[in-house]
Amino acid sequence: MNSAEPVRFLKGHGTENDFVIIPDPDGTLELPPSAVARLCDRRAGIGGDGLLHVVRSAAHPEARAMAGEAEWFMDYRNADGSIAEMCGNGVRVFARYLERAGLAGAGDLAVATRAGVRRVHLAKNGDVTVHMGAARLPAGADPSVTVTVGERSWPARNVNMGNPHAVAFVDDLDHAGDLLTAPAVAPADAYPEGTNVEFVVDRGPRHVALRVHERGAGETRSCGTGACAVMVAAARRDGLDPAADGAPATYTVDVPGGRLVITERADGGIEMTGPAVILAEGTLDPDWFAASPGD
Ligand SMILES: N[C@@H](CCC[C@H](N)C(=O)O)C(=O)O
Repeated sequence: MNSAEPVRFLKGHGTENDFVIIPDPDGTLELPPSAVARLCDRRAGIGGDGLLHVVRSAAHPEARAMAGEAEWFMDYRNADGSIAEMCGNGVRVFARYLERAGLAGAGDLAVATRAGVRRVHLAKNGDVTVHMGAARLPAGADPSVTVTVGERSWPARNVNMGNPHAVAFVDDLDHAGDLLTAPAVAPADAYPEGTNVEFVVDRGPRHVALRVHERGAGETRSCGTGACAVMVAAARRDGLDPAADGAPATYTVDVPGGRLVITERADGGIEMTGPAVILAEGTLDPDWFAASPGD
């Protein structure tokens, strides 16, 4: 890591999917994977499921083309330092940070992500709604992949929310085991970049609960893109397809860290609503920050 100036950080979460936030408007910080992993380390670092690198779109090569639509780019990194295309809880927390820092007015704003520009609404009650775009079902509507944990296997649906997901409906969330290692997903070529895996049970009509194993982070207390993928998989399983039906569908998705409400609109667009909290801010010790090995 390189920095002559003290490096600021914040800590935030959305339904307990927690993030280290590093404001870097001009994109001058070097954040190699080893530095991200060190910052996200829960014992030796700040701790988080991922890192939100806050950069002006105009200052980041991956976001420059979106600068006219969205001033700020969410350069999202997983806890292991890998790059992800999108983070649904992260983008809500990112918007909360912009509002708190006075970098965006209250109400509506746009955030550039690797999956495209996402529009966000900050409500007065603390909830944040993000327009997630439409889901892609690469293999059509039928379960097309298999998820295995130990002796148990389930048919699962491949749902892409900008990032990849395998959604398996199970009888009991405990059947996912301790999730200390990634569940096996077959065929492997369904996910050339790896995948997030969601295990889902029903809680009631249009109400489900999930556990998730995140690519690059392990089991987390919530995953926003995962909850959207689950909503779409549940709707299709229930015979609902808003774009074909011409009527929206709303599901409540319980995650270990809280609750998300997700609507698939008649135009196929998905809206996710949930809390987004900033809980701390500070300055990194310059020696600690400088000592991070480069990649
Ligand atoms: N927790 C996020 C998803 C973060 C990225 C994911 N681990 C991946 O690698 O795709 C969310 O809230 O969507």
